[in-house]
Amino acid sequence: MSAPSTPLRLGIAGLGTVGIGVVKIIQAHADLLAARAGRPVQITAICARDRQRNRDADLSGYDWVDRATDLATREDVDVVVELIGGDEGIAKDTMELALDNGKDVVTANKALLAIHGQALAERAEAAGRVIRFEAAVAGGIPVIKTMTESLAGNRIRRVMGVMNGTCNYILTRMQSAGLPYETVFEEARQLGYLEADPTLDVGGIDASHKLAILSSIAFGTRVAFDGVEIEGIERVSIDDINRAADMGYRIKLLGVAQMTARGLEQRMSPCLVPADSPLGQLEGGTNMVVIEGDAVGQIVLRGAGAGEGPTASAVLSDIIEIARGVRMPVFGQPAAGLASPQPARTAVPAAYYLRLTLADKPGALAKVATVLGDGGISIDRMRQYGHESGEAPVLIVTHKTTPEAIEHAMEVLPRTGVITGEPVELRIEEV
Ligand SMILES: NC(=O)C1=CN([C@@H]2O[C@H](COP(=O)(O)OP(=O)(O)OC[C@H]3O[C@@H](n4cnc5c(N)ncnc54)[C@H](OP(=O)(O)O)[C@@H]3O)[C@@H](O)[C@H]2O)C=CC1
Ligand SMILES: N[C@@H](CCO)C(=O)O
Repeated sequence: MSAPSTPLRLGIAGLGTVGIGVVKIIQAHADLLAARAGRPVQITAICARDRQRNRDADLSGYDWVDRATDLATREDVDVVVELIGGDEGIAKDTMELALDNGKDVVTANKALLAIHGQALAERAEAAGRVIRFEAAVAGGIPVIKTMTESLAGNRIRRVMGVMNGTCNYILTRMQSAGLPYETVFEEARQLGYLEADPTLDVGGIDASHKLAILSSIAFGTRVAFDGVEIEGIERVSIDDINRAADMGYRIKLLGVAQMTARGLEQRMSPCLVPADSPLGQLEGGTNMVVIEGDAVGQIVLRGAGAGEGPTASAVLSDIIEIARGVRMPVFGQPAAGLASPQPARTAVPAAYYLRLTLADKPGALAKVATVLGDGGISIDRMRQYGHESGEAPVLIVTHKTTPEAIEHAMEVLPRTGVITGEPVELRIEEV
């Protein structure tokens, strides 16, 4: 370990939203950081794509390098802070080279860790280096440290949450303004909320990267992004948002991971949650992570999941941890000992919300009830809406049933001849 007065020297790769946020905090809080870390934290060298770009920060005191990988080989860099992004290419190359050259790494790159986390962790641990990534999941919310440190004494039963602010913004804005998905998606684009590839957000992929990382820490397993059942928010209609609200629910893009006797269930999908629950009340771009441990019970963490300040705040927590000499395995236990999880399709029973458009003729509802009854699905609540056409919108909330039974019912219902359009089914998650 370095002598207390030896500065911790950083090479920062990427000077976009997060990178510049990190520079600003280091400049604004130099004394505070030194006091807390027990040593000065200094930026030695920086890198981005375009040297000429105006970045709203004084960067004159730092060496500029044209290739991010050059940060990884410099003698005067102790920690490479990777804030470029992407699951391949320069971010991965820079991180690997940094580890091989004896540097620790701090990153916010959830995509890279979700896909190459195991290999990177093994590489880091073999080299005696650390990779810290508090900012990679839920931005400013300290969920990684909460799970690896504060809840280390618990067997984790379930971890879930809203981990993509853009989707939560779209869903809550659809509800508050009564606007359709397409209109709010366009608004989000104008506001700059969407990733360069928007399917990462609305397709549930970004949130699934985060869920896969949390699962690994929670259950002591290798990161298994491939095992996440993913459904995005593209098929959520304003109709469903309004109808669900009538029944006392909100629709959220919810990630849930739990270890079952059959294996590791990881799902990311639009779900209904009670409107008065903490998750139901989550508005706008905010994130929430709910962790359930056998000793602690339920922990709810809420805060900004993105943005310059919140994400840089999380990056700084990692930098200070390294400056203090705190070192731990990447995913909370040595990577070589992480189990390969058996991926399991969701089988945990739940109540379901069904929306059907019925032909308004005698016996139509009875046919629907028969299909559900034959499939062992019991109706808890039902509502038929007033209508003038020959089609009647009907909502059904079921008692708890299996995803398999619902899937089967969704296949059979259109064959009754009394349904128009596609029936909609959404899981109601207990929170
Ligand atoms: N923004 C957020 O709120 C959050 C972001 N993250 C993660 O943080 C990371 C950074 O995100 P963010 O700051 O938003 O991204 P930005 O797109 O704002 O910034 C990316 C930076 O990387 C630089 N860059 C791109 N390609 C290269 C290259 N080949 N060589 C060197 N530099 C390069 C860009 O340079 P130039 O500026 O010259 O174009 C830019 O400075 C990502 O992994 C992201 O997923 C995590 C949580 C929240
Ligand atoms: N696109 C992400 C950024 C933060 O990871 C979100 O909307 O939450």
